Amino acid sequence: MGPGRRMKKQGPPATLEELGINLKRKSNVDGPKEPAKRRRKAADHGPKKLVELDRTLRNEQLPRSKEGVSSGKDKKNKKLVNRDAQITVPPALLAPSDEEQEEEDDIDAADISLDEISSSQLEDDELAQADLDQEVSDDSVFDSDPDEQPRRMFSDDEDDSDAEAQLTAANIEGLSRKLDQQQAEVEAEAQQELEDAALQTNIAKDEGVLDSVAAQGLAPDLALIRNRMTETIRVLGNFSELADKTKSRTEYIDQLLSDICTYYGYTPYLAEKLFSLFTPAEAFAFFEANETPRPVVLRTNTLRTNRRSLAQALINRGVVLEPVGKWSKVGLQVFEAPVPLGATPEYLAGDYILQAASSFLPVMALAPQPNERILDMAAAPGGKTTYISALMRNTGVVFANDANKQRAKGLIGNIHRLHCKNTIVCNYDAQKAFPKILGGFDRVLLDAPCSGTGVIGKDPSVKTSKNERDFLALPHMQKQLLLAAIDSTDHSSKTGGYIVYSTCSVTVEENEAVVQYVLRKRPNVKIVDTGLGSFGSEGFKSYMNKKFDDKMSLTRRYFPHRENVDGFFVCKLKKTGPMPKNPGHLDGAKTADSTTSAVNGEKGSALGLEEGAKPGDDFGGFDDEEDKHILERAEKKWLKARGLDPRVADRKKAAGAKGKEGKKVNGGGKKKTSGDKTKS
Ligand SMILES: C[S@@+](CC[C@H](N)C(=O)[O-])C[C@H]1O[C@@H](n2cnc3c(N)ncnc32)[C@H](O)[C@@H]1O
Repeated sequence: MGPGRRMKKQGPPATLEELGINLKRKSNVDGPKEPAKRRRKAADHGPKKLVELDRTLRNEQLPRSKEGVSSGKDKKNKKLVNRDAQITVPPALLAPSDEEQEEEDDIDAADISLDEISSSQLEDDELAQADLDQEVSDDSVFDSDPDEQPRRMFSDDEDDSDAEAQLTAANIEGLSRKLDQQQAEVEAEAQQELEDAALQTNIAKDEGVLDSVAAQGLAPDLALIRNRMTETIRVLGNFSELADKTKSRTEYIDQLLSDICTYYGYTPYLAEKLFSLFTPAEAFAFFEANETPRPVVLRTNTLRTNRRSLAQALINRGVVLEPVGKWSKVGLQVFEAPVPLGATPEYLAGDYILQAASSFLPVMALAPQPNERILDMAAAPGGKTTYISALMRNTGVVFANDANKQRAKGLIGNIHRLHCKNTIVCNYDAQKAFPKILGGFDRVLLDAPCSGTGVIGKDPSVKTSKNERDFLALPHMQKQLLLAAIDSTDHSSKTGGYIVYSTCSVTVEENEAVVQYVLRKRPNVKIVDTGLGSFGSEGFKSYMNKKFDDKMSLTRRYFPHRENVDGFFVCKLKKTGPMPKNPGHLDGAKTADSTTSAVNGEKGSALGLEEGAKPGDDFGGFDDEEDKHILERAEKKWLKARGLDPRVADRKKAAGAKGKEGKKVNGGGKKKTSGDKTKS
């Protein structure tokens, strides 16, 4: 993170109003609309932090700030309060919380069951449900409950340390200065946008302009498209009253999808897939959130240090940071860093790792215990492996596997840097290797390879690179890997018997549908609570007329626009009994590639098709013939998109197959001869 770049606090995102959608008023007809960007920017930066400080000091609940940019009077008050904060509330005087006291006690922490921590503490902390319920985040270090003393930022046994007080105050000062600067920038930008807005026409005129622009083949005016999107969403929110009677709902949705593709740059296929997960208004918020990366977060390596000491060291280097939220005891969110965070002495010494906040969650759900035997099936570059190792206090053993040799090297690097000594790195295709080579694990983490639709903010290439083929091939592989994970788990483990499945994708095909599939294949597993409390949303219990297991609500989904973290899915399974006689994935693994064998039409046990499972059920079984056609079609499209002639590829394939056949025939001929001889 470079100087001058500020990140939004981890917590609930801007409201739809802040995103420029008002379901009640038709603002762009009644008068010039306040530019959405202005509201968003303002919501991203200043007011929230100021509100938190204000609440801490006055020990009272503020009214919600509807507008991102508050009135001048408000701003003045907030700034005053902000400055007062530095004077009147020396952080060293604030009382330590029990939680953070606990964090510092490493040995005790190791003794505590993480299941207990996650289920009781996280819930006690009221996690993000409270965050989601109120616009004012209460996970701030400067926040306090009305009945409680204000809390310190990094509490522990050194309450009276002057040095710490100064450091923390310096941090607040840094934050405050940046907020003032930010506010000034937002105001200037808002002024500019108001001037621009005055030039804008209403939506009816916009449509005419957009049509003529399209007709002339010119680049579309994105501001006008944005206006049309917000207007369409408004209409869809109250269709019976607001819709043009000559237009159907489908027409509105088609228009909106087309605008989303133009405005944000998605392929129609992916735009529709993602759009179908939400209401139109929420889909807009999701696409908006994907336009910016999530906050930079680092995880304290508790094998080396504790969060307070690390924070102090980084504050000394001018880094502005604060704890990521109540749900984590090791995460620090970075607001401002004048030094490269991947090259500080603390980084090189292994005191922390830069890690997306959402990727803490699968490990917290896994809740590894000291002295266990754990498998991390797809481990590179090792963010989760090293967290597992830290939670186990370097006891027991973690097998960190990754099929990609190059990535496995990065994994080894991180393991060394972070001083993990209980880890063995292996480089297998997990579909084939487990449990054949190794099994009987107390816990298995499958952080599966996926389409990455949850991390578009970080990798916008996903918008155009993922096609129909990916959304067939990936779930297929994920199902096989998850079956392997289950079969590698020891159901009779005294401390475990758990499997955690996670992806950084938000599509149902890669998440609930995969879990549903393995539930059918393995009656010896059930979905259990992740222990992540109410942070995140429940997994889908149904989707597009497909019904999933009732317990799917115990799985957790995370979204950039809801929790301000990367999109993620976490499911925890408990293995309740031994492996069934004919585990599907193992038979499939006997062939060179179980996915290929499945696509080539080997049904039955190779696919692990359960009796009664209907082939062609996207959310449980496979229809290999259909898959084959779809894969072929998608491949042709893919080749065409790259300017290649699919017919040439077809001819090459046919020639290859002929060659192979020829060899087979020759080889087979020899065998046949000998066979014939024997026969005769
Ligand atoms: C989402 S990434 C894992 C990230 C990792 N868990 C972390 O936290 O740093 C998925 C990984 O799966 C690996 N992978 C893909 N197919 C695999 C397979 N068949 N067996 C094992 N690993 C595989 C990829 O190389 C990739 O590193």
